[in-house]
Amino acid sequence: MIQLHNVSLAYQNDMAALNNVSLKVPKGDFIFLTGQSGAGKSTLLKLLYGALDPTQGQVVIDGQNISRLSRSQIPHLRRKIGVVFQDFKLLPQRTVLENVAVTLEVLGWGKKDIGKKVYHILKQMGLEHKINSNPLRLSGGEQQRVALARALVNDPKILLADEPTGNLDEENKEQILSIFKEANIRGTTVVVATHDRRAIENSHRRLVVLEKGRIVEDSNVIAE
Ligand SMILES: Nc1ncnc2c1ncn2[C@@H]1O[C@H](COP(=O)(O)OP(=O)(O)OP(=O)(O)O)[C@@H](O)[C@H]1O
Repeated sequence: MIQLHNVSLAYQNDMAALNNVSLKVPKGDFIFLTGQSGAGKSTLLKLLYGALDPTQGQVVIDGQNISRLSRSQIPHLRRKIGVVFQDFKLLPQRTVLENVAVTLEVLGWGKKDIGKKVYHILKQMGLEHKINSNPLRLSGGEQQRVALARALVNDPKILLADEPTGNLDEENKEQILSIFKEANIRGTTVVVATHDRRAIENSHRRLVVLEKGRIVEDSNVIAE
């Protein structure tokens, strides 16, 4: 379960990027977070994986107030959370295999198990033939799927994705969205930030709309 209690965040002395936001995302839910550019979507995701601390309020993941975690506890939190960034953040000097393997290496998996698991997820993504490629030689859609493979290879409890279908064509968007849905069916809680209204409208998922740092619409408000 993800919970935000009256969360505000101001960058330096600026206006609040998030203003008194409260939100509950039950385990196994799938939500789209939407709103115009600058509405606060990326900021909210960053709070959820401990990259930012709220100026006010609390962010609670699985019953744990994450602003109370020490620096050394943050990596432990992140093991539960797969993140797909807006710009993929793939390592350019490493192969596709090595990029995805990173997630399991930090968890201390053995080399043989890593090889098997990475091959399996890349096959699911239709990328097994690119396993030894340099990510920079892949198309945008393929790079996005490598980023997703890296985020999902350890079956995280939570998947956070920031504008994952941004520059993709319709076919690639469909493919990415169906990967999210499959992960969700396997039990991962999914939070996707996007301003791609078309992707959202056809998906019949919970929709949370941010405007100037406030939640102005929630298609599935959960009673207190
Ligand atoms: N590092 C930063 N320093 C100062 N202000 C920031 C920083 N990052 C974001 N902001 C400001 O916070 C507000 C919310 O930004 P955020 O990136 O969360 O919006 P967003 O909804 O994700 O936008 P986009 O769809 O363009 O990615 C904006 O006004 C933005 O200018």
